[in-house]
Amino acid sequence: MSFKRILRRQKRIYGDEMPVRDGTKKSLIGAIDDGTKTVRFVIYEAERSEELVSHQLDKTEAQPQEGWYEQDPLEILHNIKMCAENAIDQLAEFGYSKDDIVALGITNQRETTIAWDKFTGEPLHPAISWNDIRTDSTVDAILAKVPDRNKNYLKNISGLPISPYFSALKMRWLKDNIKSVRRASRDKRLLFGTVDSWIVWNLTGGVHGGLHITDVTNASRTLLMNLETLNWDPMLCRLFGIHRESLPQIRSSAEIYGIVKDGSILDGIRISGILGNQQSALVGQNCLQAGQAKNTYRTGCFLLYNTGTRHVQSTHGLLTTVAYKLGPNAPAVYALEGSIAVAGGAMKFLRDNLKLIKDVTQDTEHIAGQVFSTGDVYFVPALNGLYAPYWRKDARGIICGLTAFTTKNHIIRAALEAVCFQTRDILEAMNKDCGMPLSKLHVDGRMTSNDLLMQLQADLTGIPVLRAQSWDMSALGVGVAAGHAVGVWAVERWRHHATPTHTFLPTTTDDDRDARYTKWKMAVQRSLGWASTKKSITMTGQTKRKSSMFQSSDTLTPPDSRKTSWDVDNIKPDIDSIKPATDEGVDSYIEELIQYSARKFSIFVPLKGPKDEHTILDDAEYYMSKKECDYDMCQCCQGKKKIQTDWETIEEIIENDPEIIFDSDDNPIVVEPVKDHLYEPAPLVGTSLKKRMQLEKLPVIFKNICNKLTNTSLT
Ligand SMILES: Nc1ncnc2c1ncn2[C@@H]1O[C@H](COP(=O)(O)OP(=O)(O)O)[C@@H](O)[C@H]1O
Ligand SMILES: O=P(O)(O)OC[C@H](O)CO
Repeated sequence: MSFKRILRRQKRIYGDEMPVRDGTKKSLIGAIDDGTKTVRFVIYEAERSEELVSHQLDKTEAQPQEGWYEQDPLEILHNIKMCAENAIDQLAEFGYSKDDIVALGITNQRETTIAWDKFTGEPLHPAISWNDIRTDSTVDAILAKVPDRNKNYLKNISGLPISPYFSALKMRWLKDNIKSVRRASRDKRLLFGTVDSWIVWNLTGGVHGGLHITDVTNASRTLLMNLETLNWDPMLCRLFGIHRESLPQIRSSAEIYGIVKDGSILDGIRISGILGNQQSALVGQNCLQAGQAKNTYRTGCFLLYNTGTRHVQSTHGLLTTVAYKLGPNAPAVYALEGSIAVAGGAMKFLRDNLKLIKDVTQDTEHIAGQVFSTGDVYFVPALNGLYAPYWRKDARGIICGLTAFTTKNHIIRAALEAVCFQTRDILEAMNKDCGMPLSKLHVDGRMTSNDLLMQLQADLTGIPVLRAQSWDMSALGVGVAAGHAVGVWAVERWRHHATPTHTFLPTTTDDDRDARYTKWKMAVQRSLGWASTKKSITMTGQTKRKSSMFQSSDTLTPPDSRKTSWDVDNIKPDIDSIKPATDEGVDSYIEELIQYSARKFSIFVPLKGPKDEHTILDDAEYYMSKKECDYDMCQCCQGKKKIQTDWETIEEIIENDPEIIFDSDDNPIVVEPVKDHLYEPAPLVGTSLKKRMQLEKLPVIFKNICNKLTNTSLT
């Protein structure tokens, strides 16, 4: 008899005073699972891999511009509370109450970045989602600072390539483009965090002493954490211009961090587990031994391979990431990760944009199953560029191989196959890095309920695919971590607990699947470089910006992803023909030019003079104040410098190419290369900077534009 039927029968007998299912009450663990598109709250009986109760809500995702994805941080908190209340209400049916929940874990979409005010608790901008590519030009600005524009230049330290995907780029973008963020930074009110930090800070009291923390797995996705020290890396913070005091403290993935104190139904429960959702699925799938791997299919798709306590550097486009650290004194365990940006997201694209399906769960498998093949159609869903192993932000989606015979059935099937081919791309890279092909693939995530997808995955990779009993291994993983920290869910025992699975075996020949894979690679080639072709403003539609979920009146015109290809010296726009700021297109063009000129020449123009010492900007402070000592960079620290690597090259680059600097009115100011200032006696303040203006270095075009805008001669 099924568990649900037993429950129904018990309910008839016992009424509201339900006994627990096997007579003895177990400790309960709550898990918050904040994904890109959904929030869930799940409650487990400790040491069981089955969920007891859960509730889920969809999230709103705004797309104010092409390539921009935003979420409302307050909605995330609201939905968590709603889900928790609903799930806790259901506990009575099982003979439990809220008081039986002994610990809470949090698993979350990674990299998504939030900036908020420490004193008011207000988010300063919508959360910038992990898959948002607005930071394209920020990436280019950073790449311009590193030798050979090598996107893998920081991999030895952080495990990650320089890509719009990671939080440091989003933080930098927020500081460069959002006045309120810059002001908060200047006034030391700014807090940055990934979604876990935002949730924990709010749950533990917010402005009344909320904890500003994150765990190693989330921190390892920022591009600011050093994989060796498991702490914020001074050089990386410096390169991206992010103050350490605005970043959360990095903690292990399983320890008692604090108690919920937000007046919600969760009040009083200990928070004792935090894991990024893909790492959490690795724990949930019980892949706790080096050599074990899992693939999670949700909005994106992420294959993680446990490499034990060694952090292995990929030479084939994979990331090195922290898999978990189950306690403050436990060793950190690392993983190689193959990240796929668009998996389930492609199904939503077919539903919402192309309107080929109405309901993802019901239609996808059914419609794709009506044809026996894709009819040689290939769909590369590079909607926001391609992640591993390509890391090409200039790739864009293509559907190719269309004939007069093609129907929507073929396209939907091709979208499913795309998920499988992308997984094969990752497996190929992983095999090359590890030298040992994976002999089976453990899978989870909501998409894995699609049997056709699972069979295609086995057929297109040639290895058995083992589906987890429950699709949400992320919530389970952090449940285990949280239970482990409070001593009710032993990881050691969990390690031997085999997760039941359904197995899909390959039915194709090697030749068959290799031929198909070759065609896929051809399709990928055709998707590359698409976004580097210049588009006109009318084509981008950026002049007519759709409203964002925040009224961000202080957002500067978004930087254009193509700007690094401009040679500003050779740009000779007809300044006189530039109309006043009523025309948004022209206005944004001027702003872009100013921003670009500023970046290229490291020279910043005071539209109004700096006011006083206090007007000095965060970035100026960052480079010139005594905080330099924290980074072993200033003269007094030179002798004691510990880091003996080729970082010196980066230091030089940074010193000669500061980020944009603004005064208190958010006007860019003029500085010489920072290198000259670094060794000046302190204090170096606005007045010194002003004296050192070298306007003759300004390109003519830049001066002309500023004259036009301010009606003030700069020379
Ligand atoms: N049966 C299915 N077949 C194909 N795709 C599915 C199916 N069910 C769900 N999906 C896709 O899987 C994704 C589910 O994501 P979800 O679990 O809500 O995770 P998250 O919010 O963390 O991204 C969605 O993008 C959806 O389009
Ligand atoms: O929303 P998901 O579940 O696809 O997860 C997003 C990832 O954590 C991004 O790195």
